[in-house]
Amino acid sequence: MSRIKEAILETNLQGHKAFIPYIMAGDGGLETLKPTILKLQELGVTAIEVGIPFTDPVADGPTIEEAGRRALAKGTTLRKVLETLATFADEVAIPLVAMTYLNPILAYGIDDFAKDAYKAGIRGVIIPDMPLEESELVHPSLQAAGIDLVQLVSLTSTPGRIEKLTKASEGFIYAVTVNGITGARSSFEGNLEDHFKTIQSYTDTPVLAGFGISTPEHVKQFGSFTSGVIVGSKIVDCLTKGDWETIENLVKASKAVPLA
Ligand SMILES: O=P(O)(O)OC[C@@H](O)[C@@H](O)c1c[nH]c2ccccc12
Repeated sequence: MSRIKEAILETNLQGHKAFIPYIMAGDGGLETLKPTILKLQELGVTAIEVGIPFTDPVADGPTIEEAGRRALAKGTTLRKVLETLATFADEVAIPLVAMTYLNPILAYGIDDFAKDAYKAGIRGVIIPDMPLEESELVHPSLQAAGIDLVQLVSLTSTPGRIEKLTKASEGFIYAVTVNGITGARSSFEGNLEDHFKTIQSYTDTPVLAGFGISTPEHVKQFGSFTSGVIVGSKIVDCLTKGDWETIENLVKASKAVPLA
């Protein structure tokens, strides 16, 4: 079974919701990557989404975009991120998910990327600017290396499209909670519970909610009808401030959601 799916199901079996924090690799310098990942692991997160900074991050809101700019200014590249991760991969028991746009992967070479990413502890990738129709470009190499290709399902996808994306997604389904870009929000619109339940009805791969989730209440709200949550901008913001207490409270909220 997929290592990521397994980690999420294990978390759920323990009576908790999955919690996946997003971090921007190289923000604060690549030397912060190891202590940050090890500390998050210690807090009991299910997996970690590791962002690769990119010059044209079309899906990213201001917090992630700024973090990416800081990381690029420090000379962070995909190659350096994978090399750094590989130096402490034996200390990381939880799976890592790389969030990268397509260009850095193509520039690296797809096969080499897949092999080096696996050695770095990466067990899944999210490529937000790659449509499902193009995924054969990277899927065979990823599959050969043992890396999941996670699909994003947006609120505006048509029912037929939702079914297709859901069935294609590996590891988990990244179900987006809002129309638009990443970033902390105070509230959400519409009947999301039905939307998420429809997505889950097509598959036994866990559905996780992401985008805008930034408080313990949000974690509980979305956790009540999904297998877990992804929190990005809020985590990036807390890491910049060194505010680990808020991060800990977000993780704790995922362990306080009664299983549906
Ligand atoms: O920042 P938010 O609103 O908490 O959302 C998570 C998000 O940042 C992270 O998963 C992510 C960062 N960049 C992305 C690009 C596309 C999809 C997802 C992402």
